[in-house]
Amino acid sequence: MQNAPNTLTIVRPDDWHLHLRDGVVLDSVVGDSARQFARAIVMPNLKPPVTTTEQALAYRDRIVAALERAGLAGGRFTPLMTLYLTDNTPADEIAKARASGVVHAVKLYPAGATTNSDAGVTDLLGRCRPALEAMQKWDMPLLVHGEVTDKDIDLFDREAVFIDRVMIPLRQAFPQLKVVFEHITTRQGAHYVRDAQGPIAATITAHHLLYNRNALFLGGMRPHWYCLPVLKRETHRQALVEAATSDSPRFFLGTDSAPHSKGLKENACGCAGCYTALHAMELYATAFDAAGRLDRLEAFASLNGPAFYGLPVNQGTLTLQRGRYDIPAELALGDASVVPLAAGESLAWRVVEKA
Ligand SMILES: NC(=O)N[C@@H](CC(=O)O)C(=O)O
Ligand SMILES: [Zn+2]
Ligand SMILES: [Zn+2]
Repeated sequence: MQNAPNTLTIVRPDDWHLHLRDGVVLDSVVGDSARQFARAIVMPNLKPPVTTTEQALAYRDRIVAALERAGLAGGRFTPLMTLYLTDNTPADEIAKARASGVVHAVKLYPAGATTNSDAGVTDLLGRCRPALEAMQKWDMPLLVHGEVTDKDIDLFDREAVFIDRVMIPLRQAFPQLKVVFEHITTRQGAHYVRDAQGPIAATITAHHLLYNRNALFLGGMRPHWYCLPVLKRETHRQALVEAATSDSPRFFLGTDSAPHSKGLKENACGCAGCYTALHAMELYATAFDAAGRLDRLEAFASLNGPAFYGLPVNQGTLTLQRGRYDIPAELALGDASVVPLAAGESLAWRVVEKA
């Protein structure tokens, strides 16, 4: 890494948690990720969800076709596919997924926890043992949306409670299973991942590094800052920054960029998800710079993820330059539009030569 005060060149980064959606929306968003990242773990929460290797291969073909239409073909961007775990995922589906060379992980959505999670798991250790055993055997990571769905648990406590009720028993039962605690939002999540034994890692979004829950209510309700797990208080944001910029290899970049149309966000019951693919590296660089730890961005964005997944580090580089980046007010999203996170504001860093 060359680290001059106003320029930063890092190994080309990857996004280890991304929602690309499908159809016309996929066409609108795929270029934003491909211009910065070499690879992305593509989330399977489509309608209907991607539950089989066959569906994952077909979805991958649609992503590659969309890249071609965007003039971004030629292996510049590789989608790493995932399967959506259900109560009925058979063990041989995991073997098939591993043999495909295309599916790199399986995603746990507790039923009802987040967008398109209705088909998710109702009882992980009761119903999913055969699949979990196969994942442990085939070295297939389990990616976890770590929130309990119990209506009696305060929304802001759902991640912390998940650690005790689900994460710890899961990892005791399957100590060799690779687990990624996705989009962690709390001090408890960061400290659990930092201190736990065995193969565990976590992704952290740019918005959870940059904002606390005040952003949701600044002068009124701000639906474009609403995602799940929801933004937490400042002490949690600080713990996430400390984890992301630490020398632990267990923390890496996952944008959780999750586009929803403007109309579905600015709504009496607005959807959860922030669109950050457009300006992901600008957001992360701004967060790392604010912490005085730009020197840690390359490990977080480009080295720790491949090491955990057992994949090679990318060949190319990405250069960021200090300079004002104005975030557009809105972007086309299929037949509708999407409002990117922090629309209309500006950031302190910009990516040079995205194409
Ligand atoms: N993060 C979100 O708020 N939303 C994601 C789902 C998820 O990652 O939980 C989505 O698909 O919209
Ligand atoms: Zn999630
Ligand atoms: Zn997500």
